Amino acid sequence: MNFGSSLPVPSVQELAKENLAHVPPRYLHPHQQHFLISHVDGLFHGIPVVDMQNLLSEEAGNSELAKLHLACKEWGFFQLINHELDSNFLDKIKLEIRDFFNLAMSEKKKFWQSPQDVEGDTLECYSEQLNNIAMTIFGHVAKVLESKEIKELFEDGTQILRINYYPPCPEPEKVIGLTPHSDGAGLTILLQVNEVDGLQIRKDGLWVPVKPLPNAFIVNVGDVLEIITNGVYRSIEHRARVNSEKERISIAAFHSVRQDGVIGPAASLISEQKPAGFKRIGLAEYYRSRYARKLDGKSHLDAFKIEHQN
Ligand SMILES: O=C(O)CCC(=O)C(=O)O
Ligand SMILES: [Fe+2]
Repeated sequence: MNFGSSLPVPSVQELAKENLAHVPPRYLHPHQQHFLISHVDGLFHGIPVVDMQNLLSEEAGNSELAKLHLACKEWGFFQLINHELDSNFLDKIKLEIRDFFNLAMSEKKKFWQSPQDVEGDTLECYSEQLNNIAMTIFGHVAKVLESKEIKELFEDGTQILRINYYPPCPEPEKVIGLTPHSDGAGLTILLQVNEVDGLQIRKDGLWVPVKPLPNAFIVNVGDVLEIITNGVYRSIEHRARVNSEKERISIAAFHSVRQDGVIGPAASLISEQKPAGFKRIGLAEYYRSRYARKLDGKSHLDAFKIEHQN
């Protein structure tokens, strides 16, 4: 797999090296919502945790499936633990990504000019393994929603890996690392590459910080899964914050339907009581429409909604 041309290495990384005392005006983000965060003692228990071993086991399978269902329905986010990806392998991938960002700018430019594999084997293997995990989750979602169609729709689906780099910032409260958005794909599987937190999700009007357990993946429902489940599962807005001390790196894998697939509510999840809430649209057109818009919360999904009276 070739990541040479798609690794985003924003010049903010170079900017951060200049140790500026203030954020240059073009990066200021004045209208952030500061009505943070629910880590008021006793209230904040974090996002749900799903154990993949349990999900696959005979004895614990059903209760873990119920947890998965609740997490997707009520939170749109969960941490996945015991996912069988070896911690040595995860350490390797984290190291390679960090090494890449530590290269001098001139070295990085070589990757842009003549795309070549950045430790392609490791990333290739990572993306394959994540595909398996995504398919396992889609399989279980299909089971709990009693809709075989869901699993079929994601078979031979598309996957995009994106590496996010957030430099340390002298005035973190004045900027945003990644603006509030929901993800466009069906399912996102995110790995925090260095142990620096920053992801926050919107829950009941508050921004809830996510603190990953060691080697856990953060998994979230994207817009495509909201459409396909006819709104039973909701994609949730999230954002990433930066801090003044340390850079932050994450790698997100976005899993969606086949390239020639059509996205629309699964027939088995449409009924007289719950008519289709979204139009049907081909994946290519869906992404064309998405990329034509600014990243802005969940506004992208509105374009595909069907309003019903009553
Ligand atoms: O870096 C993070 O924690 C979040 C990244 C994210 O939301 C994305 O890549 O869509
Ligand atoms: Fe995201």
